[in-house]
Amino acid sequence: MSSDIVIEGLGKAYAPRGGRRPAVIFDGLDMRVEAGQLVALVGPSGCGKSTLLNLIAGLDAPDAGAIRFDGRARDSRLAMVFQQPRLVDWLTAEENIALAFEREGSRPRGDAREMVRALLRKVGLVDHAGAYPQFLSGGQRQRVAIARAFAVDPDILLLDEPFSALDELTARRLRLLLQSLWGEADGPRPTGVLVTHNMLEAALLADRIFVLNGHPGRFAAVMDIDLPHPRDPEDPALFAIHRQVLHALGEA
Ligand SMILES: Nc1ncnc2c1ncn2[C@@H]1O[C@H](COP(=O)(O)OP(=O)(O)OP(=O)(O)O)[C@@H](O)[C@H]1O
Repeated sequence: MSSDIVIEGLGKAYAPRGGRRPAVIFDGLDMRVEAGQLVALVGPSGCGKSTLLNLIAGLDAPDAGAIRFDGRARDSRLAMVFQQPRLVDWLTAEENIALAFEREGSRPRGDAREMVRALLRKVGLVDHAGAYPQFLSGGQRQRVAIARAFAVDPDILLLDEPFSALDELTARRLRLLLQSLWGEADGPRPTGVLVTHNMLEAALLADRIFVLNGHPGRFAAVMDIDLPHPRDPEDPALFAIHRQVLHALGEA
């Protein structure tokens, strides 16, 4: 089951550094992500996007407010993809994906080995199943990381600039891969939050774009993207959305 993400009255500040006042990142932020939607979080550098994602992931604790998944505390299956793939060097691509099942409560419903194989097929890495990360390209490593995230059949999928360390052509292919994995989900889709600097990427993938800005961070705009999926990365409508996001940030 995928879950709504509900954030209410979120407060977060970091301790002062070098005699400066505490940095107030959020002060009473509210946000709701509907179950099964993929939303993008965009905004200028330093506005708190990664902080918000880490708070949702439970990697950091809020000072005030609440983050709930479907009204529950945090018993949903959660997966995260980072800018760097964070694979285990001494395990093969296949073993890195299977590692996702090691955690209690993340056992696959069917045959684990067959499921890993199916994921390798979906991400185009069947021929590299036995390869160690050092023998994979950056794009292939990120494919493994994406497969590992989908392996646990997550309720919540958090993506922190997953394509920004890749060359443009590889990034484009992986955006399309993510789009197809989302569209092909066998069961309910995960609820996703994608942090990105790339507004065309946000327009391509997201059902809704949250534009974060200011100190403390507030949503300058929340835009529903009603274009049907799958979308074409060259669709001129995406460029219009890109412009609207810039406009919301006072940049165009
Ligand atoms: N652990 C920390 N301790 C102190 N300050 C922090 C910490 N983590 C982040 N910050 C500060 O909080 C602010 C928000 O950081 P965050 O990384 O969330 O922004 P961001 O929007 O993701 O930025 P970017 O787009 O550049 O990755 C920044 O000013 C940053 O310096």
